[in-house]
Amino acid sequence: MVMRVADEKRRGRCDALVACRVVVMELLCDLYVLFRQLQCKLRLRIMSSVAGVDLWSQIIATESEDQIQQQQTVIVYERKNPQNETLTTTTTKHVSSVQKNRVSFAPGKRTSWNRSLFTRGRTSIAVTACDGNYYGPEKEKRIRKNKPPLAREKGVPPQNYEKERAYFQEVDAFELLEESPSPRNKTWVMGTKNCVLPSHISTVLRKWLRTRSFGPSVSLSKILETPELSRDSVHNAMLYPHSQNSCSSSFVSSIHRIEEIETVGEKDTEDLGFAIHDLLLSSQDPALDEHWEPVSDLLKVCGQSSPSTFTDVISEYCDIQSIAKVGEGTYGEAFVAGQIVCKVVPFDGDSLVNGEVQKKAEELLEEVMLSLTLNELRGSDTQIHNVCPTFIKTLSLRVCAGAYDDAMIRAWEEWDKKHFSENDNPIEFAEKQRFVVFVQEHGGQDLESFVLLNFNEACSLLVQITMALAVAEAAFEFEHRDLHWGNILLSRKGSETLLFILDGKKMHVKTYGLVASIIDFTLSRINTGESILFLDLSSDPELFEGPKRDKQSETYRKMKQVTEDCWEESFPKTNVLWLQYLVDILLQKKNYDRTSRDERELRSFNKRLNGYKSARESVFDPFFSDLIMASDV
Ligand SMILES: Nc1ncnc2c1ncn2[C@@H]1O[C@H](COP(=O)(O)OP(=O)(O)OP(=O)(O)O)[C@@H](O)[C@H]1O
Repeated sequence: MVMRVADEKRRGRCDALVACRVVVMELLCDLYVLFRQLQCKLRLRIMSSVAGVDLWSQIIATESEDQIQQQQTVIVYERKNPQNETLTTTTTKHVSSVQKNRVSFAPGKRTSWNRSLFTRGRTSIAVTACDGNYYGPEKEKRIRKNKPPLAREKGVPPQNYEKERAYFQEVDAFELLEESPSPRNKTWVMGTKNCVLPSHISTVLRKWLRTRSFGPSVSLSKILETPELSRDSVHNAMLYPHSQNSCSSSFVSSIHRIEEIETVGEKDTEDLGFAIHDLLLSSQDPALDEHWEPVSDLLKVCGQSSPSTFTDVISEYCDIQSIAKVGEGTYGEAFVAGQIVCKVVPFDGDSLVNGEVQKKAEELLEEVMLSLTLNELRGSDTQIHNVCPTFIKTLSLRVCAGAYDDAMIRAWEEWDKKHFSENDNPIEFAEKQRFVVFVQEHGGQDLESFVLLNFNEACSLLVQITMALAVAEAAFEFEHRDLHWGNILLSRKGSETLLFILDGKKMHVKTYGLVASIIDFTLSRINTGESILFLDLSSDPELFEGPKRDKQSETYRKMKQVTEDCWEESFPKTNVLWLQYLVDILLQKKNYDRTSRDERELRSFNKRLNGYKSARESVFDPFFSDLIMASDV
């Protein structure tokens, strides 16, 4: 009996001890959690002061937003130089392919620094959350710029240790970044990295179709290029299974419906609109989000269900035997076909082109969207307050597949004999190679090789480029960011003046018989109204390493200073930098009839440009007072 009592007492003491130990352990656990949270907060505060944003609040806010909306919005914390270290805390299925930085180590024929944007990564932001909800640029800016409200009632540490573990992993990840060498400037950024989704593409498509289908003189079959669909579909079906997906087939059936309407002579715009609406609905099918195929979107925007052949495309504009090469870029080969120019850019292939990794379909899709957006400045129903004729007009866009035509190879080789091409002979392309063909108006000769006659022509060139940049700034926060003398084309045409509309104000600009066109939007930044398209130049340090005192390389370096290497934001000053570059070129690199007084005028204009923050401001400089004649709309 005594032993049993003693036993029970001992067991009781043991139980009490175990209970005590459990309580102590729990307390220690809680204390540890609190300690890690404090540590976490402290680090985030330090980082916030560097980044200029309240990261802790943003984590809390993101968490609460996640709980409420269950959205898959992506938060990315990264260094401005992502080729070294990029930490993505959350990712979605679409982000990676657009964000890839591709570096070519293969020796290529092209070695000049200024043409070697090797590590590309055009980034599309503020496009849409992955659930299909659209975040416009306004919202995107708000997320990035403003501190989210501090989450209230969040003081008590959550008991969910899994969540805690996630926080600590995040903190530990920051620790890594914090301990890496400090960036010189403010190079920490936080932004939502979203993905280009069909809803976005369909809006572009909607605009594109609208301008094409309701244009004054274009017949419907021409607009939608229906013969192409049937002609190519059989031939290419084997090579391009994507073109047979549900989206494409519904696109084709919608096109057929439009064809039917035309055939029976019912040119009722309501029916037409209805058919196009069907077409757009099919492209907004949420099921597509999961299997997003940039190639099929490219095809869609180009009005095709499958790729064409070069022969088909070029024969639309001229006898293919008469084709001639007119110029070349790092990726593009430009051919003149009759009255127009076809810029041919390979994509998605495994082989290197001119020593470079080929562009991806999504990159081409963005370049296509940039071109289409700038087309709107030629006076579409959406852009009546800002109009200009200076950005090269894109007449059509086509996806092609297969080898170069023999006539194109011949044209390429003839040009090579005269100009010593820096590019590889396109005969080397694989049979399955894909291309995008930008069918553009012929812009003439580039400024580098064009012979200017007199000071009036130089002034006209300056005023046209300044006006164009100002109009595009006003309409789309556009910055060209690469306006060297190879990207300005010139031709002599009859018109004495050109009409520009800037912020609703009509302006007639004197041409002195010269018409300028701006090409090559590879480095450009634009806000299309739905997304901000830009190229993250921080991933291409080589671009800023050009020779000292070279005007072009100095301009890239000045742009870097202005942007602080943050290329997604709007910095219209970069346009002013390129205007200053142009003035320098006109003073130092071009010969034409001019007096010393003309040169003084140019130099003082250049000085005044220092004080302007945008091309829009520069337009009102006294240098242009005799060149621009304003009138009310
Ligand atoms: N619409 C056009 N009209 C006349 N010539 C053109 C046209 N488009 C392009 N070219 C010629 O082709 C050349 C290459 O074009 P572009 O600069 O657009 O190609 P790219 O491959 O994008 O160049 P980059 O190397 O800068 O990436 C131009 O310098 C110009 O000589």
